[in-house]
Amino acid sequence: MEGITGAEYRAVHHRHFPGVDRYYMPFITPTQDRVFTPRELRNISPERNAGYRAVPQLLTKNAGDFNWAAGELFAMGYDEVDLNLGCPSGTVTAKGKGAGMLADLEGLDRFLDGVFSASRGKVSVKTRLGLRDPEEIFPLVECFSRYPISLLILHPRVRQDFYKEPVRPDYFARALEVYPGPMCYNGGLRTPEDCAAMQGRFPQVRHWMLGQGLLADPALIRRCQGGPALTRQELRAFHDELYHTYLDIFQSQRNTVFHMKELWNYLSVLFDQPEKPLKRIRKADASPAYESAVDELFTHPFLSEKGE
Ligand SMILES: Cc1cc2nc3c(=O)[nH]c(=O)nc-3n(C[C@H](O)[C@H](O)[C@H](O)COP(=O)(O)O)c2cc1C
Repeated sequence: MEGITGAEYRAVHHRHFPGVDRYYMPFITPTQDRVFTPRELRNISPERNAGYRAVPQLLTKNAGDFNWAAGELFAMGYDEVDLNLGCPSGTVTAKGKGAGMLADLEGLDRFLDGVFSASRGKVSVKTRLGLRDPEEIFPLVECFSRYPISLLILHPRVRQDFYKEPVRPDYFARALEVYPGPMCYNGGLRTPEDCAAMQGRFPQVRHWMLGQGLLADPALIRRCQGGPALTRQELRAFHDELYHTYLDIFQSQRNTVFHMKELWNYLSVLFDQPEKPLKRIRKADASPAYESAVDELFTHPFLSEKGE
């Protein structure tokens, strides 16, 4: 997820909470310059992604740019590259990229033809149901069916739903009936109960992608597998290692605190009455203020501990 689940997050998460079988990276946008930026290189370098399976994701509407970047990534040793057809952001869709590509079926078909006729490795696709109308998924699935997509990850919302409107699992069910290849479900899985309910509904689906639910509870997969709930001590250890890793890499308290704030937007739901210290975290712009606010938050009980 853009801005949050970079290489540092993935490595620290994997060390503390093993169980993710593939981390999909935040998208990178290849350009005609045919170079990765230093920031992109930090995210994709194989050394920083060692010890777990990572899948780089590309956001582009140009098949030549996709093929160049995918070729470089396969040469680095990645065995799968993902295509982003889901990003709903206005600046992305206005350029006809991300979910914007779903608006032009013929253009998408030409793009996929250009990608799959040249591809030297597995290409997966992350998509939404369409731009405005969920019925758009049916012609889209027909188009996807013509290509050897290694995994079709379907987030059952349209672009206009952004991340706000409810997910539409009924449309996932209908797409599953007609799409012949492997599919992955993504969207709104926040608790072990959510995961169990969807797995019960779609027993034939073998791939499940977690997003915001895993950010809010880094131990969600362990819990889905019947393991114990996250403890405050575990969260503290995870937090502290991530925070110190960022300080080392960025050599900037401000940048580190900025990154940690993004994560607290999700993690704060674990605590009882997080509002006051959370406000202090959001105001902090250097380590002393940030650390003191985090210490305060960790004196609050976990919501899960309250009822016990
Ligand atoms: C802040 C943010 C950044 C995201 N960045 C990406 C991204 O880079 N690539 C991608 O495929 N999806 C991205 N997503 C979408 C998520 O991967 C996921 O599809 C979406 O949040 C729905 O699933 P969830 O309910 O499990 O989070 C992002 C979502 C958010 C909220």
